[in-house]
Amino acid sequence: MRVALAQLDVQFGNPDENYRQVETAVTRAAEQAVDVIVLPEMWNTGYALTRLAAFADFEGERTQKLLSQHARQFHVNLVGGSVAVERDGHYYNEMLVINRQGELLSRYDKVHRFGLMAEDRYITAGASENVFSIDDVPAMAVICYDIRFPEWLRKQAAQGPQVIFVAAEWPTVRLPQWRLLLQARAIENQAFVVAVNRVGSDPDNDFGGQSLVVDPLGQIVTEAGAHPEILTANLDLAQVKQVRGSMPVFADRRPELYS
Ligand SMILES: NC(=O)CCC(=O)C(=O)O
Repeated sequence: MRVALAQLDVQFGNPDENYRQVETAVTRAAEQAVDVIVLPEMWNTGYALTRLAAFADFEGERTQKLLSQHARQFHVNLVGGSVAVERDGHYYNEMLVINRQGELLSRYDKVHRFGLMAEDRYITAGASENVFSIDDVPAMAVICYDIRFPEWLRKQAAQGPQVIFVAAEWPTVRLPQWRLLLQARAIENQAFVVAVNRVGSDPDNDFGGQSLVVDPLGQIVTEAGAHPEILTANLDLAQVKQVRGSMPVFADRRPELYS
């Protein structure tokens, strides 16, 4: 599986510019013959949470239309990061996963709201899992702060995903934790982690990128810098089988003690 991580400079409260930027990034990434393109968190509005009434994507329609069109045009799978969506009078931090045919594979609302960035005041939390298959490869995806909850990822990883996708807006100040948390999630779940962060700034935070791919042993396969870029990597999925075969962590679990 060849993946592209679209590390973008999300423009605060400027959906039109952000949709344009995503179109360009997907087009550029698709030129590199990838199977999956991954986008960052809240890429339509950034964390302009006080202006969601004006800027959130109503029922995710604009986002789904754009991503589906591009998925079909370039015959590529899209893990659509996340966008601010309005539905039933509530706002969600929502991910859409679209296959090469432009069909919606999965819709996921961020489960753990990040109080330090005021999500608890403006965003409604999701409660559903996000496990799907991309080109018959079992996969799952979570959003940013969700990675601090290993029990949430484990519950889904126990269903067999070989790749864990992560979409984030993770501030520079905590990037050392970002890297360690992602390496830990990869090791404990014996899966690849493909994690996309944004770059640039908003009124409250700087974002330092460092999007990265981690292998099932926790080794960093590739890592971006602090500027916009399209980072690509080949995931050798045979490695997942090999690692799980040599140390059967999932079979050795004692869920009766801790579930
Ligand atoms: N957007 C987020 O969920 C940020 C999470 C974060 O920064 C953290 O330290 O956790």
